[in-house]
Amino acid sequence: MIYTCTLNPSIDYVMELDEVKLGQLNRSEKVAFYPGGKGINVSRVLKRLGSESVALGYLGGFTGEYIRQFLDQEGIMNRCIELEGTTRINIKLKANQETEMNGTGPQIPESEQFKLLSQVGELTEKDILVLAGSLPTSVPKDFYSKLAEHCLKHNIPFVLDTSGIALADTLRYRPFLIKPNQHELGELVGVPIKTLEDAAKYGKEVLQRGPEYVLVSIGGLGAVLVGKEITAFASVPQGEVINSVGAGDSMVAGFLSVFAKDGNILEAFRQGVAAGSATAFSQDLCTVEKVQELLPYVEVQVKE
Ligand SMILES: Nc1ncnc2c1ncn2[C@@H]1O[C@H](COP(=O)(O)OP(=O)(O)O)[C@@H](O)[C@H]1O
Ligand SMILES: O=P(O)(O)OC[C@H]1O[C@](O)(COP(=O)(O)O)[C@@H](O)[C@@H]1O
Repeated sequence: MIYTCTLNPSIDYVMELDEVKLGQLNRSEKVAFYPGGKGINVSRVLKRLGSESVALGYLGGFTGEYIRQFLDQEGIMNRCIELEGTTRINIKLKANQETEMNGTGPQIPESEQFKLLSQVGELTEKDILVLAGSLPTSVPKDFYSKLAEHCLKHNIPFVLDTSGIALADTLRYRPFLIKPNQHELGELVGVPIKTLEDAAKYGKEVLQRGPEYVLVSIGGLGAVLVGKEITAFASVPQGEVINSVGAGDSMVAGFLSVFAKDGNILEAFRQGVAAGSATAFSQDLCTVEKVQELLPYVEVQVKE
């Protein structure tokens, strides 16, 4: 079974405006809200692509209840732990460019941290764990490392999709896959990543720090997958970007849904890119139809 873990889920409140004027009243005539948070998005896209998963993490308050109901409606298994605090609402402003404002999230008491550690303690090597998103400020900085250490000890493959110190410090527990975007990879290696070639070069460097595969996305420029014995480049389909929030998460889900079925890394890469673009070209997350429509437009080239 695939387990996704979102320590800090959100409701994503998307507002469209012609222009954002700071310090003034702005009115939007087009708003929408969706459940969000990286692991939650991965679970939602997996379901759409025909793969089951269990959502782990924390939910609380009226926003948490909304996400619970949404997951139930979509038939996604949910073992998220109930918190007293209120799950955050992240603001996504869509004007001439996309601006995101992500909140810090509710307090997670130590007792609830232990509960999650014990849930992960039940996983076996037949499972896959996806650790995705930022660490809430109330959990120790090595929280992902603790979960990852358990995975390494028990041969549980895990995917890590986070940034900053949480990413850098957890690499040594050998995640099966990490999916930095160009900025996250740049921060990790201390060099700005501008091209696919940069991504391949520095992605290879990061392999020395522990992960088995590094999947780097560079928005509309393309994506790169590197492993010990593979370097592959993918083109992305052309289209109108409607809402790129969740594109990276959809990429992880697209990748995993193929990999978990037959272990084909290159096909997983191709579907990951198609799913990312399908979400970027949609209002909410991608549908399976949209992913299938885009698959033929993703060209994967393996570099010897
Ligand atoms: N402008 C775009 N055109 C086509 N596909 C895109 C575009 N922006 C994002 N995507 C798709 O979404 C994936 C992830 O996007 P990216 O913005 O790099 O990641 P993140 O959402 O993690 O920041 C890309 O690899 C691509 O498949
Ligand atoms: O945990 P973080 O880093 O604050 O990110 C949470 C945000 O990222 C998202 O999961 C989207 O992530 P991507 O655009 O990278 O796929 C949103 O749903 C959510 O608001």
